[in-house]
Amino acid sequence: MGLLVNGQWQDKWYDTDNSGGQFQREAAQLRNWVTADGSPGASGEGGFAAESGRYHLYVSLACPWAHRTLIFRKLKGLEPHISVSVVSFLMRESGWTFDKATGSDGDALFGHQYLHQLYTQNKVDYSGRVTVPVLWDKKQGRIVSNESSEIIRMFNSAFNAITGNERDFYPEALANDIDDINSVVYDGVNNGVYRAGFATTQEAYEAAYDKLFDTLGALEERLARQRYLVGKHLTEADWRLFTTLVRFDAVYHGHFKCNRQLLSQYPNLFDYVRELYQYPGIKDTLDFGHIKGHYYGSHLNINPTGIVPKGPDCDWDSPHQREGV
Ligand SMILES: N[C@@H](CCC(=O)N[C@@H](CS)C(=O)NCC(=O)O)C(=O)O
Repeated sequence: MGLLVNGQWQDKWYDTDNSGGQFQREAAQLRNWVTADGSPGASGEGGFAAESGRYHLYVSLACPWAHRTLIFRKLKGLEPHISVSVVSFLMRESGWTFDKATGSDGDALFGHQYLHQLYTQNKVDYSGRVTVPVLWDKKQGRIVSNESSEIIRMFNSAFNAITGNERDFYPEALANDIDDINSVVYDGVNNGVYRAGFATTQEAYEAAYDKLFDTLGALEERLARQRYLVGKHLTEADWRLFTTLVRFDAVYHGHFKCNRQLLSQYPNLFDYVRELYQYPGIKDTLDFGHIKGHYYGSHLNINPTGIVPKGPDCDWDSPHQREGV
């Protein structure tokens, strides 16, 4: 675990000294947008037009943020158009690597050993964390974006003329509702599990834990009344919640000490996550070996032996009852 400082790699854990032991996530810095015609998006520069074969996605199969982008690549029929490299599940002193012995399929574009080399290839004196996912533009030889929430919006609409896939997970009419619930889910759940797991004081951990389980309680009630987070329509908001919840019992409950309840003890949430898991194509985007191997094997300050628990056994394929909600 580490970061780049003026282009130099430093092996450093997150700094929680000045935040009362709270983990504070650094905002992603590379925020350009691919658009249908290359016009500028909501931030950054223009010049990134949607084209088949032009973009390459770097992901970890362990990471819930990167997982969103793989889900959208799948749902929007982008697999033939956007290539992918998977990093090793282990992220230790050199950060994300392309070590094939631990689950990477290698860096398909440059044969780099470390992901931080891609960041310095993009900007030689880059300072900041080296995170996945990364969307790379092969034509300009630079990073388009390292912000998953924006990459999935690009995938949702920018390539429609190429794929003919018009499925819309962020429809205009629901955009405000989606944004509202995304913010609740991000604070309480997506980032909430990390705030519990990476806290370095008891107070910071308990505050994150309480907020997480308050939010899960509210979501459990909401999903008793409606099939999806914003009603009848399956949207981006559901996929963003899914990638955290599907990892919950395997890693966050144990490794991040989010152990008031298991996901499988929430009838509605568990049923809902099973429905999403069973959605065509989605299980292909999941690898529990990478997920468990990453969390338990990478954060040796939390789990010094690096031992990966064998359980839990979960039957994700057991039938759900969500049609009736
Ligand atoms: N805002 C980013 C967050 C991505 C992120 O934090 N990814 C984690 C993996 S789950 C990472 O690469 N962490 C490395 C680090 O923080 O040094 C996004 O959503 O794309």
